Amino acid sequence: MRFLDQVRAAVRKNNSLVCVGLDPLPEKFPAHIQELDQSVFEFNKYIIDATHDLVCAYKPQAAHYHARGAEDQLLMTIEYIKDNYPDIPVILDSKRGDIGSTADQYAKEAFERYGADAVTINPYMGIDTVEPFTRYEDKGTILLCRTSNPGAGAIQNLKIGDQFLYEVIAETAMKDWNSNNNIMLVVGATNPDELKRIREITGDMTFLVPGLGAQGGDVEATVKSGLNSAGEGIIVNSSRGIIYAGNDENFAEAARAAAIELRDQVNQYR
Ligand SMILES: O=c1ccn([C@@H]2O[C@H](COP(=O)(O)O)[C@@H](O)[C@H]2O)c(=O)[nH]1
Repeated sequence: MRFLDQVRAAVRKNNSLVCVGLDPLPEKFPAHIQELDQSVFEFNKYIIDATHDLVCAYKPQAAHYHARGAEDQLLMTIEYIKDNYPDIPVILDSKRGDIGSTADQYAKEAFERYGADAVTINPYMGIDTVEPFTRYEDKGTILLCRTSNPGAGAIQNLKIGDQFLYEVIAETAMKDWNSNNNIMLVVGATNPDELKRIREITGDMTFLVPGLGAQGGDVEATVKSGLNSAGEGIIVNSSRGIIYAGNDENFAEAARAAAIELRDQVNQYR
């Protein structure tokens, strides 16, 4: 099934636009998990088991695995989701971007080595660096457009003629690069005005929207600015706000409660 169809099916099955980010920081794990051999995978397993019926996607962030040599546990995590909850797509957040021959390898890494359903990439180097990803027609390619971090505006809101850079990216992605209809955009929840503008530019395109929870984005403004004409079109990510909602032996229940709260807040404004 194509990534966008997977997302749509999961949104409808679980009545949820929430994506749980799997950003493991072992020092934040409860003590009894820290002691385990494969603590990253074990932690993720608890979080996934506790939230699988509340989400439309999972998003492991690659640096959190690479930084501690835990690539094997990233793979185990993705395989665990696929084996146990095959209806829930996995977005590998690795923000890759390089010349075509290297991008070929990054695409192979994301889609063939890890078996991700979608990957985040940096569009800064142009179409020849994006095509190695979009060539995988059933997979999703999610381009950074207007990111959630405080410094983003200094670059992404630069004027190019009469447009902002993020508007150029959104328009180019939609009009010129999306011939396989598998491109999506990352648009931060911390900037609802830009989110609204990007929605105007791109019609019903799907966005990955990080920035709620730990980064303080406003749920109401995000949902009202981001929804498409079907009342969908946003994959709302929260990582730390959900997976570190508790830090004792009840951490998985705390994550579940946080995911329910976010799902319900989002649905309130749909
Ligand atoms: O613009 C962006 C793009 C990606 N991210 C990633 O999303 C999560 C957010 O984590 P929280 O704990 O919910 O803040 C993290 O993996 C980022 O690398 C982003 O925040 N903003």
